[in-house]
Amino acid sequence: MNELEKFSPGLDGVVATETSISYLDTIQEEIVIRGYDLIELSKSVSYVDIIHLLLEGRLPDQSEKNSLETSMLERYELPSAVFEVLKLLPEQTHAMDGLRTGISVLGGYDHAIDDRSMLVNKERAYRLLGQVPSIVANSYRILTKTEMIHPDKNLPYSANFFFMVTGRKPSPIEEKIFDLSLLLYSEHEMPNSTFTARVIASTQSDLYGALTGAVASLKGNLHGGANEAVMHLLLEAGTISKFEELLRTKLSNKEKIMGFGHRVYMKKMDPRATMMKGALQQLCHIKGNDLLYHMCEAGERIMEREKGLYPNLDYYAAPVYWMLEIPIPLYTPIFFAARTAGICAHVLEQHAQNRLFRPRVKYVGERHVL
Ligand SMILES: CC(=O)SCCNC(=O)CCNC(=O)[C@H](O)C(C)(C)COP(=O)(O)OP(=O)(O)OC[C@H]1O[C@@H](n2cnc3c(N)ncnc32)[C@H](O)[C@@H]1OP(=O)(O)O
Ligand SMILES: O=C([O-])CC(=O)C(=O)O
Repeated sequence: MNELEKFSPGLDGVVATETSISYLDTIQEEIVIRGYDLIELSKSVSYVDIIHLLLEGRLPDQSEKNSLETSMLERYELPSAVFEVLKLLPEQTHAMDGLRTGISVLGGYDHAIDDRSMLVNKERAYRLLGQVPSIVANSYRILTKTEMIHPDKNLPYSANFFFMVTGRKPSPIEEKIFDLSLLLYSEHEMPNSTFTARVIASTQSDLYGALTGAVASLKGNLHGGANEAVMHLLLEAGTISKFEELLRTKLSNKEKIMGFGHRVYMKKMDPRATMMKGALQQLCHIKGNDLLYHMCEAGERIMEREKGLYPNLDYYAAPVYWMLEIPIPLYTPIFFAARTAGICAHVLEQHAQNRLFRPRVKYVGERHVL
Protein backbone atom coordinates (compact mmCIF):
# COMPACT_ATOMS: atom_id res chain seq x y z
CA MET A 1 0.00 0.00 0.00
CA ASN A 2 1.14 3.53 -0.81
CA GLU A 3 2.38 5.20 2.44
CA LEU A 4 -0.05 8.07 1.88
CA GLU A 5 -3.03 5.70 1.76
CA LYS A 6 -2.58 4.67 5.42
CA PHE A 7 -5.33 6.89 6.69
CA SER A 8 -7.29 6.59 9.92
CA PRO A 9 -9.94 9.31 10.39
CA GLY A 10 -9.42 11.11 13.68
CA LEU A 11 -6.07 9.24 13.94
CA ASP A 12 -8.07 6.39 15.53
CA GLY A 13 -5.65 3.69 16.65
CA VAL A 14 -2.58 5.59 15.43
CA VAL A 15 0.46 5.53 17.75
CA ALA A 16 1.65 9.15 17.87
CA THR A 17 4.71 8.93 20.10
CA GLU A 18 6.75 6.88 22.54
CA THR A 19 6.24 7.86 26.16
CA SER A 20 7.14 6.67 29.63
CA ILE A 21 4.42 8.80 31.27
CA SER A 22 1.19 6.86 30.84
CA TYR A 23 -0.69 4.23 28.88
CA LEU A 24 -4.30 2.98 28.73
CA ASP A 25 -3.87 -0.78 29.01
CA THR A 26 -7.23 -2.02 27.76
CA ILE A 27 -6.19 -5.68 28.14
CA GLN A 28 -5.28 -5.55 31.82
CA GLU A 29 -7.77 -2.69 32.31
CA GLU A 30 -5.31 -0.29 33.89
CA ILE A 31 -4.59 3.41 33.48
CA VAL A 32 -0.84 3.05 33.79
CA ILE A 33 0.88 6.16 35.18
CA ARG A 34 4.67 5.81 35.40
CA GLY A 35 4.16 2.07 35.92
CA TYR A 36 1.34 2.24 38.50
CA ASP A 37 -2.41 1.79 38.00
CA LEU A 38 -4.08 5.18 38.62
CA ILE A 39 -7.18 3.57 40.12
CA GLU A 40 -5.12 1.59 42.63
CA LEU A 41 -3.07 4.72 43.41
CA SER A 42 -6.28 6.69 44.03
CA LYS A 43 -7.02 4.43 47.01
CA SER A 44 -3.88 5.39 48.91
CA VAL A 45 -2.30 8.59 47.56
CA SER A 46 -3.41 12.15 46.83
CA TYR A 47 -3.23 14.49 43.86
CA VAL A 48 0.03 16.08 45.08
CA ASP A 49 1.68 12.61 45.06
CA ILE A 50 0.55 12.22 41.44
CA ILE A 51 2.07 15.59 40.50
CA HIS A 52 5.40 14.37 41.89
CA LEU A 53 5.02 11.00 40.17
CA LEU A 54 4.29 12.64 36.82
CA LEU A 55 7.06 15.23 36.94
CA GLU A 56 9.78 13.36 38.87
CA GLY A 57 8.96 9.82 37.70
CA ARG A 58 8.49 8.42 41.23
CA LEU A 59 6.19 8.82 44.21
CA PRO A 60 7.42 11.28 46.87
CA ASP A 61 8.26 10.41 50.46
CA GLN A 62 6.42 12.41 53.13
CA SER A 63 8.98 15.21 53.39
CA GLU A 64 9.23 15.59 49.59
CA LYS A 65 5.44 15.74 49.44
CA ASN A 66 5.28 18.40 52.17
CA SER A 67 7.89 20.59 50.52
CA LEU A 68 6.22 20.21 47.10
CA GLU A 69 2.87 21.22 48.58
CA THR A 70 4.36 24.25 50.32
CA SER A 71 6.31 25.37 47.28
CA MET A 72 3.25 25.17 44.98
CA LEU A 73 1.13 27.16 47.45
CA GLU A 74 3.83 29.82 47.54
CA ARG A 75 3.60 30.10 43.77
CA TYR A 76 -0.14 30.90 43.70
CA GLU A 77 0.46 34.64 43.39
CA LEU A 78 0.03 36.06 39.88
CA PRO A 79 1.46 39.18 38.21
CA SER A 80 -1.20 41.90 38.55
CA ALA A 81 -1.18 42.33 34.75
CA VAL A 82 -2.91 38.95 34.43
CA PHE A 83 -5.89 40.37 36.32
CA GLU A 84 -5.76 43.67 34.44
CA VAL A 85 -5.96 41.81 31.12
CA LEU A 86 -8.79 39.59 32.39
CA LYS A 87 -10.73 42.68 33.44
CA LEU A 88 -10.75 43.82 29.80
CA LEU A 89 -12.55 40.69 28.60
CA PRO A 90 -16.26 40.94 27.73
CA GLU A 91 -18.64 39.65 30.41
CA GLN A 92 -19.87 36.71 28.33
CA THR A 93 -16.33 35.29 28.00
CA HIS A 94 -16.28 31.60 29.00
CA ALA A 95 -14.08 30.81 32.00
CA MET A 96 -12.00 28.51 29.73
CA ASP A 97 -11.28 31.47 27.45
CA GLY A 98 -10.33 33.54 30.50
CA LEU A 99 -7.99 30.75 31.53
CA ARG A 100 -6.48 30.54 28.04
CA THR A 101 -5.85 34.29 28.07
CA GLY A 102 -4.41 34.25 31.60
CA ILE A 103 -1.90 31.48 30.84
CA SER A 104 -0.91 33.28 27.67
CA VAL A 105 -0.14 36.48 29.62
CA LEU A 106 2.14 34.56 32.00
CA GLY A 107 4.53 33.73 29.15
CA GLY A 108 5.65 37.35 28.97
CA TYR A 109 6.77 37.28 32.61
CA ASP A 110 9.14 34.36 32.13
CA HIS A 111 12.58 35.86 31.63
CA ALA A 112 14.01 32.46 30.70
CA ILE A 113 11.26 31.63 28.19
CA ASP A 114 13.70 30.36 25.56
CA ASP A 115 15.31 27.95 28.02
CA ARG A 116 13.65 24.56 27.50
CA SER A 117 16.13 22.57 29.58
CA MET A 118 14.58 19.95 31.85
CA LEU A 119 15.60 21.84 34.98
CA VAL A 120 14.04 25.16 33.96
CA ASN A 121 10.99 23.51 32.40
CA LYS A 122 10.33 21.56 35.60
CA GLU A 123 10.57 24.67 37.77
CA ARG A 124 8.19 26.37 35.30
CA ALA A 125 5.74 23.46 35.54
CA TYR A 126 5.66 23.62 39.36
CA ARG A 127 5.10 27.37 39.21
CA LEU A 128 2.22 26.87 36.76
CA LEU A 129 0.68 24.25 39.04
CA GLY A 130 0.35 27.04 41.60
CA GLN A 131 -0.71 29.73 39.16
CA VAL A 132 -3.26 27.86 37.02
CA PRO A 133 -5.70 27.20 39.92
CA SER A 134 -5.36 30.85 40.88
CA ILE A 135 -6.26 31.95 37.33
CA VAL A 136 -9.18 29.47 37.26
CA ALA A 137 -10.69 30.87 40.46
CA ASN A 138 -10.00 34.54 39.83
CA SER A 139 -10.74 34.81 36.11
CA TYR A 140 -14.23 33.50 36.90
CA ARG A 141 -14.52 35.97 39.78
CA ILE A 142 -13.47 38.84 37.51
CA LEU A 143 -15.88 37.76 34.77
CA THR A 144 -18.77 37.51 37.25
CA LYS A 145 -17.74 40.75 38.97
CA THR A 146 -17.25 39.09 42.35
CA GLU A 147 -14.45 39.83 44.75
CA MET A 148 -11.01 38.36 44.03
CA ILE A 149 -9.83 35.60 46.31
CA HIS A 150 -6.35 34.96 47.69
CA PRO A 151 -4.97 31.55 48.61
CA ASP A 152 -5.17 30.31 52.17
CA LYS A 153 -1.62 29.02 52.52
CA ASN A 154 -2.49 27.11 55.70
CA LEU A 155 -4.67 24.72 53.72
CA PRO A 156 -3.38 21.70 51.79
CA TYR A 157 -3.12 22.20 47.99
CA SER A 158 -6.50 20.68 47.01
CA ALA A 159 -8.37 22.18 49.97
CA ASN A 160 -7.02 25.61 49.04
CA PHE A 161 -8.06 25.14 45.39
CA PHE A 162 -11.54 24.16 46.61
CA PHE A 163 -11.58 27.22 48.88
CA MET A 164 -10.63 29.49 45.98
CA VAL A 165 -13.36 28.18 43.65
CA THR A 166 -16.18 28.03 46.20
CA GLY A 167 -15.19 30.71 48.74
CA ARG A 168 -15.53 28.24 51.62
CA LYS A 169 -13.32 25.65 53.27
CA PRO A 170 -14.27 22.05 52.43
CA SER A 171 -15.36 19.51 55.04
CA PRO A 172 -12.91 16.57 55.33
CA ILE A 173 -15.05 14.39 53.03
CA GLU A 174 -15.50 17.21 50.49
CA GLU A 175 -11.73 17.77 50.50
CA LYS A 176 -11.12 14.05 49.94
CA ILE A 177 -13.59 13.83 47.05
CA PHE A 178 -12.36 17.02 45.38
CA ASP A 179 -8.79 15.76 45.67
CA LEU A 180 -9.88 12.43 44.16
CA SER A 181 -11.45 14.25 41.20
CA LEU A 182 -8.17 16.13 40.56
CA LEU A 183 -6.22 12.88 40.79
CA LEU A 184 -8.55 11.13 38.33
CA TYR A 185 -8.36 14.07 35.90
CA SER A 186 -4.55 14.41 36.25
CA GLU A 187 -3.34 12.38 33.25
CA HIS A 188 -4.80 10.11 30.57
CA GLU A 189 -2.25 9.15 27.91
CA MET A 190 -2.93 10.90 24.57
CA PRO A 191 -6.25 12.78 24.58
CA ASN A 192 -6.73 15.60 22.10
CA SER A 193 -5.47 18.30 24.51
CA THR A 194 -2.24 16.45 25.37
CA PHE A 195 -1.65 15.71 21.71
CA THR A 196 -2.23 19.40 20.93
CA ALA A 197 0.31 20.40 23.58
CA ARG A 198 2.90 17.95 22.25
CA VAL A 199 2.35 19.10 18.66
CA ILE A 200 2.95 22.70 19.73
CA ALA A 201 5.98 21.77 21.87
CA SER A 202 7.45 19.82 18.95
CA THR A 203 8.22 23.07 17.09
CA GLN A 204 10.37 23.97 20.14
CA SER A 205 7.68 26.38 21.22
CA ASP A 206 7.31 27.01 24.96
CA LEU A 207 5.26 25.49 27.76
CA TYR A 208 2.87 28.48 27.96
CA GLY A 209 2.01 28.16 24.27
CA ALA A 210 1.54 24.41 24.57
CA LEU A 211 -0.78 24.85 27.57
CA THR A 212 -2.70 27.66 25.89
CA GLY A 213 -3.40 25.43 22.89
CA ALA A 214 -4.36 22.59 25.21
CA VAL A 215 -6.92 24.79 27.02
CA ALA A 216 -8.59 25.54 23.68
CA SER A 217 -8.67 21.83 22.88
CA LEU A 218 -10.02 20.77 26.27
CA LYS A 219 -12.82 23.35 26.10
CA GLY A 220 -14.66 21.46 23.34
CA ASN A 221 -17.60 19.33 24.49
CA LEU A 222 -16.32 16.19 22.78
CA HIS A 223 -13.50 16.48 25.35
CA GLY A 224 -13.41 18.37 28.70
CA GLY A 225 -16.38 20.61 27.95
CA ALA A 226 -18.60 17.52 28.33
CA ASN A 227 -18.68 17.85 32.13
CA GLU A 228 -20.48 21.20 31.97
CA ALA A 229 -22.79 19.91 29.22
CA VAL A 230 -23.74 16.89 31.39
CA MET A 231 -24.72 19.16 34.27
CA HIS A 232 -26.89 21.32 32.01
CA LEU A 233 -28.68 18.17 30.77
CA LEU A 234 -29.34 16.97 34.32
CA LEU A 235 -30.67 20.38 35.36
CA GLU A 236 -32.77 20.75 32.23
CA ALA A 237 -34.49 17.43 33.07
CA GLY A 238 -34.77 17.86 36.84
CA THR A 239 -36.41 14.46 37.52
CA ILE A 240 -35.58 10.84 36.76
CA SER A 241 -38.47 10.35 34.33
CA LYS A 242 -37.79 13.63 32.49
CA PHE A 243 -34.09 12.74 32.21
CA GLU A 244 -34.99 9.36 30.69
CA GLU A 245 -37.37 11.09 28.27
CA LEU A 246 -34.75 13.70 27.34
CA LEU A 247 -32.13 11.05 26.59
CA ARG A 248 -34.56 9.02 24.50
CA THR A 249 -35.58 12.10 22.52
CA LYS A 250 -31.98 13.08 21.89
CA LEU A 251 -31.07 9.55 20.82
CA SER A 252 -33.99 9.40 18.42
CA ASN A 253 -32.82 12.74 16.98
CA LYS A 254 -29.36 11.12 16.54
CA GLU A 255 -27.81 13.59 19.00
CA LYS A 256 -24.79 12.66 21.06
CA ILE A 257 -25.30 12.38 24.80
CA MET A 258 -22.52 14.15 26.63
CA GLY A 259 -20.65 12.10 29.22
CA PHE A 260 -20.99 8.81 27.31
CA GLY A 261 -18.57 7.00 25.04
CA HIS A 262 -14.83 7.20 24.76
CA ARG A 263 -12.37 6.62 21.93
CA VAL A 264 -10.46 4.05 23.97
CA TYR A 265 -13.09 2.53 26.29
CA MET A 266 -16.02 2.43 23.88
CA LYS A 267 -17.42 -0.88 25.12
CA LYS A 268 -16.76 -0.47 28.86
CA MET A 269 -17.29 2.05 31.61
CA ASP A 270 -14.33 4.40 32.13
CA PRO A 271 -12.78 3.11 35.40
CA ARG A 272 -12.45 6.70 36.61
CA ALA A 273 -16.21 7.15 36.18
CA THR A 274 -16.76 4.15 38.48
CA MET A 275 -14.67 5.91 41.15
CA MET A 276 -16.58 9.18 40.74
CA LYS A 277 -19.90 7.33 40.82
CA GLY A 278 -18.93 5.98 44.25
CA ALA A 279 -18.00 9.49 45.36
CA LEU A 280 -21.36 10.82 44.12
CA GLN A 281 -23.23 8.15 46.06
CA GLN A 282 -21.29 9.06 49.20
CA LEU A 283 -21.88 12.81 48.80
CA CYS A 284 -25.60 12.34 48.05
CA HIS A 285 -25.94 10.20 51.15
CA ILE A 286 -24.16 12.73 53.38
CA LYS A 287 -26.13 15.65 51.99
CA GLY A 288 -29.42 13.73 52.29
CA ASN A 289 -30.40 14.13 48.62
CA ASP A 290 -29.84 11.24 46.25
CA LEU A 291 -31.80 12.54 43.24
CA LEU A 292 -28.76 13.17 41.05
CA TYR A 293 -27.35 9.74 41.81
CA HIS A 294 -30.58 8.03 40.74
CA MET A 295 -30.94 10.25 37.66
CA CYS A 296 -27.41 9.33 36.57
CA GLU A 297 -28.02 5.63 37.15
CA ALA A 298 -31.23 5.81 35.09
CA GLY A 299 -29.29 7.55 32.29
CA GLU A 300 -26.60 4.90 32.47
CA ARG A 301 -29.19 2.10 32.06
CA ILE A 302 -30.82 3.74 29.03
CA MET A 303 -27.50 4.35 27.29
CA GLU A 304 -26.36 0.78 27.83
CA ARG A 305 -29.64 -0.65 26.62
CA GLU A 306 -30.21 1.64 23.64
CA LYS A 307 -26.65 2.32 22.44
CA GLY A 308 -24.29 -0.06 24.24
CA LEU A 309 -22.44 3.03 25.52
CA TYR A 310 -21.00 3.66 28.98
CA PRO A 311 -20.20 6.73 31.09
CA ASN A 312 -16.85 8.47 30.92
CA LEU A 313 -15.33 10.44 33.81
CA ASP A 314 -17.16 13.67 32.88
CA TYR A 315 -20.59 12.04 33.40
CA TYR A 316 -20.02 11.47 37.10
CA ALA A 317 -17.58 14.35 37.78
CA ALA A 318 -20.31 16.86 36.83
CA PRO A 319 -22.88 15.88 39.51
CA VAL A 320 -20.05 15.46 42.04
CA TYR A 321 -18.99 19.08 41.41
CA TRP A 322 -22.65 20.15 41.67
CA MET A 323 -22.97 18.44 45.07
CA LEU A 324 -19.73 20.20 46.09
CA GLU A 325 -21.47 23.50 45.21
CA ILE A 326 -18.92 24.43 42.54
CA PRO A 327 -20.22 26.89 39.86
CA ILE A 328 -20.84 25.05 36.56
CA PRO A 329 -18.60 27.32 34.40
CA LEU A 330 -15.66 26.15 36.52
CA TYR A 331 -16.05 22.41 35.87
CA THR A 332 -13.96 22.37 32.68
CA PRO A 333 -11.35 24.85 33.99
CA ILE A 334 -10.91 22.61 37.07
CA PHE A 335 -10.45 19.61 34.77
CA PHE A 336 -7.72 21.60 32.98
CA ALA A 337 -6.06 22.70 36.22
CA ALA A 338 -5.83 19.04 37.28
CA ARG A 339 -4.57 18.00 33.82
CA THR A 340 -1.85 20.69 33.91
CA ALA A 341 0.31 18.13 35.76
CA GLY A 342 0.00 15.54 32.99
CA ILE A 343 0.32 18.00 30.12
CA CYS A 344 3.44 19.58 31.65
CA ALA A 345 5.00 16.11 31.97
CA HIS A 346 4.25 15.49 28.27
CA VAL A 347 5.69 18.82 27.14
CA LEU A 348 8.87 18.19 29.16
CA GLU A 349 9.17 14.74 27.59
CA GLN A 350 8.53 16.16 24.11
CA HIS A 351 11.23 18.80 24.57
CA ALA A 352 13.66 16.18 25.86
CA GLN A 353 13.16 13.72 22.96
CA ASN A 354 11.84 15.92 20.22
CA ARG A 355 10.94 15.23 16.64
CA LEU A 356 8.67 17.70 14.85
CA PHE A 357 5.10 16.45 14.29
CA ARG A 358 4.32 16.83 10.63
CA PRO A 359 1.89 14.25 9.21
CA ARG A 360 0.69 13.94 5.60
CA VAL A 361 -2.80 14.00 4.07
CA LYS A 362 -4.91 11.89 1.78
CA TYR A 363 -5.75 14.43 -0.90
CA VAL A 364 -9.33 14.11 -2.19
CA GLY A 365 -9.53 17.42 -4.04
CA GLU A 366 -9.29 17.98 -7.75
CA ARG A 367 -6.16 18.31 -9.90
CA HIS A 368 -6.12 20.80 -12.76
CA VAL A 369 -3.81 21.30 -15.68
CA LEU A 370 -3.36 24.93 -16.69
C1 LIG B 1 -12.81 13.08 30.09
C2 LIG B 1 -13.13 13.16 28.62
O1 LIG B 1 -12.74 14.08 27.96
S1 LIG B 1 -13.99 11.86 28.01
C3 LIG B 1 -14.81 12.47 26.55
C4 LIG B 1 -15.93 13.42 26.94
N1 LIG B 1 -16.79 13.66 25.76
C5 LIG B 1 -18.08 13.30 25.72
O2 LIG B 1 -18.64 12.77 26.67
C6 LIG B 1 -18.82 13.64 24.46
C7 LIG B 1 -19.76 12.51 24.03
N2 LIG B 1 -19.02 11.40 23.46
C8 LIG B 1 -18.57 11.42 22.18
O3 LIG B 1 -18.85 12.34 21.42
C9 LIG B 1 -17.71 10.27 21.72
O4 LIG B 1 -18.00 9.10 22.41
C10 LIG B 1 -16.20 10.59 21.85
C11 LIG B 1 -15.88 11.93 21.18
C12 LIG B 1 -15.81 10.69 23.32
C13 LIG B 1 -15.38 9.48 21.19
O5 LIG B 1 -15.62 9.61 19.85
P1 LIG B 1 -15.13 8.64 18.68
O6 LIG B 1 -14.18 7.63 19.16
O7 LIG B 1 -14.70 9.50 17.57
O8 LIG B 1 -16.46 7.88 18.32
P2 LIG B 1 -17.61 8.42 17.36
O9 LIG B 1 -18.02 9.79 17.71
O10 LIG B 1 -17.17 8.18 15.95
O11 LIG B 1 -18.76 7.42 17.75
C14 LIG B 1 -18.89 6.08 17.27
C15 LIG B 1 -20.40 5.73 17.24
O12 LIG B 1 -20.93 5.81 18.56
C16 LIG B 1 -21.90 6.84 18.66
N3 LIG B 1 -21.65 7.58 19.88
C17 LIG B 1 -20.45 7.79 20.46
N4 LIG B 1 -20.61 8.52 21.57
C18 LIG B 1 -21.92 8.78 21.66
C19 LIG B 1 -22.68 9.50 22.59
N5 LIG B 1 -22.12 10.09 23.63
N6 LIG B 1 -24.02 9.57 22.41
C20 LIG B 1 -24.60 8.96 21.37
N7 LIG B 1 -23.92 8.27 20.44
C21 LIG B 1 -22.60 8.18 20.59
C22 LIG B 1 -21.67 7.74 17.46
O13 LIG B 1 -22.83 8.44 17.08
C23 LIG B 1 -21.21 6.75 16.44
O14 LIG B 1 -22.33 6.05 15.95
P3 LIG B 1 -22.45 5.66 14.38
O15 LIG B 1 -21.29 4.73 14.14
O16 LIG B 1 -23.79 5.03 14.31
O17 LIG B 1 -22.31 6.95 13.66
O1 LIG C 1 -8.59 10.17 26.82
C1 LIG C 1 -9.36 10.94 26.19
O2 LIG C 1 -9.44 10.96 24.95
C2 LIG C 1 -10.25 11.88 26.93
C3 LIG C 1 -10.23 11.64 28.39
O3 LIG C 1 -10.86 10.75 28.90
C4 LIG C 1 -9.35 12.48 29.20
O4 LIG C 1 -8.65 13.35 28.66
O5 LIG C 1 -9.33 12.29 30.42
